[in-house]
Amino acid sequence: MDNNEIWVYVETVGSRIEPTSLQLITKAKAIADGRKVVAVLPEASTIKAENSLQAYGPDRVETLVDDHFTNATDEEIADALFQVLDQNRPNSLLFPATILGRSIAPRLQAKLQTGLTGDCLDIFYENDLLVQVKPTYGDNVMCDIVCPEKRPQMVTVRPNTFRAEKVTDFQTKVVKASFTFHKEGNSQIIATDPIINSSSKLDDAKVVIALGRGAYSAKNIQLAQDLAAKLGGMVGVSRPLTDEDEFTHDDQIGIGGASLSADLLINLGISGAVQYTVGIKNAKKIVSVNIDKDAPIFDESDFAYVGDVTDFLTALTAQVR
Ligand SMILES: Cc1cc2nc3c(=O)[nH]c(=O)nc-3n(C[C@H](O)[C@H](O)[C@H](O)COP(=O)(O)OP(=O)(O)OC[C@H]3O[C@@H](n4cnc5c(N)ncnc54)[C@H](O)[C@@H]3O)c2cc1C
Repeated sequence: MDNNEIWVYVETVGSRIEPTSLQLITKAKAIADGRKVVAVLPEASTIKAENSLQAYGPDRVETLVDDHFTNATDEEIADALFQVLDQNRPNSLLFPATILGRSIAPRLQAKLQTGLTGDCLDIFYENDLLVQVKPTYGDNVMCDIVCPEKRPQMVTVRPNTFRAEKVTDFQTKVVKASFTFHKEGNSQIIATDPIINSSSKLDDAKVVIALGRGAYSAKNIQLAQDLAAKLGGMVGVSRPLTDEDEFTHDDQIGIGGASLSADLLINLGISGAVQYTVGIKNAKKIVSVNIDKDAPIFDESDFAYVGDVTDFLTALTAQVR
């Protein structure tokens, strides 16, 4: 059976819903144009994540309930999803491009014999086709990919590409999907150890002070760290600064680094190359400082200061207690 629904895979970590899944539900609703949005949720019987999911307004939640999901392998989750997806064959299926999403999506794609575009930065519909937008040619151009013949049209989408929004008038139906959990023989989960690295913290930081090539000096780094500490935020950098001793790839913002969701972002000495700005489009208030009044970063900013980074940082740090 083919249907016209948009399904979103919901990833959970214990009882917490991985935020990208919620962002994808909001995006799916925004592009749905009459299609139903369905959240598909494998979970152990004690979790009940469907209760928190409803606030984001999917039309339906399909729960796959089995206590094996507490320690299920990626293969086992893909197998369970395949049973449900193969019965329904929705128009589209969206996955978060998390470590788990990137592992399950291609396994499921192979079982469903359809197409999959990984790491999209935008999606929209042209009639029934899901246009899947992602960077290519060394990340220098964006390309549109479509999958005209097979269903579902599958994508993974990078975390924080879209913003999750709760709705007030939801009427979500919760149904239990029918499937059988199959143990897969090749691998077994012995323990889980959450990965903690600074780039995922940068993704979620409420305040980010971002340094670019025009701000690179020991004095500016110190001032930025002081300001970040006062504001309860973090320091991030554009790509060129990851070549310097003080920073690593974990500190990078942009297409190859963090996608920010900060309430406040201050860009210091950053020109505004597209590979950088794709990582900041979900920041809520953007202040940028550049000596060049025509710097492209100002097109992405709510507030502009045309002048020197050190002068700006010194003055602002003195004002913030
Ligand atoms: C495949 C690929 C992937 C990439 N991925 C990323 C990525 O993930 N993230 C990323 O950031 N880049 C990425 N890049 C690099 C990107 O194209 C830009 O080169 C980079 O973002 C530029 O960094 P910048 O703005 O710090 O430096 P510049 O472009 O050199 O800009 C420096 C700015 O500082 C200003 N300035 C100079 N002195 C001062 C001063 N005293 N006070 C105020 N302003 C001053 C200048 O006017 C200028 O606008 C990628 C490139 C490629 C090809």
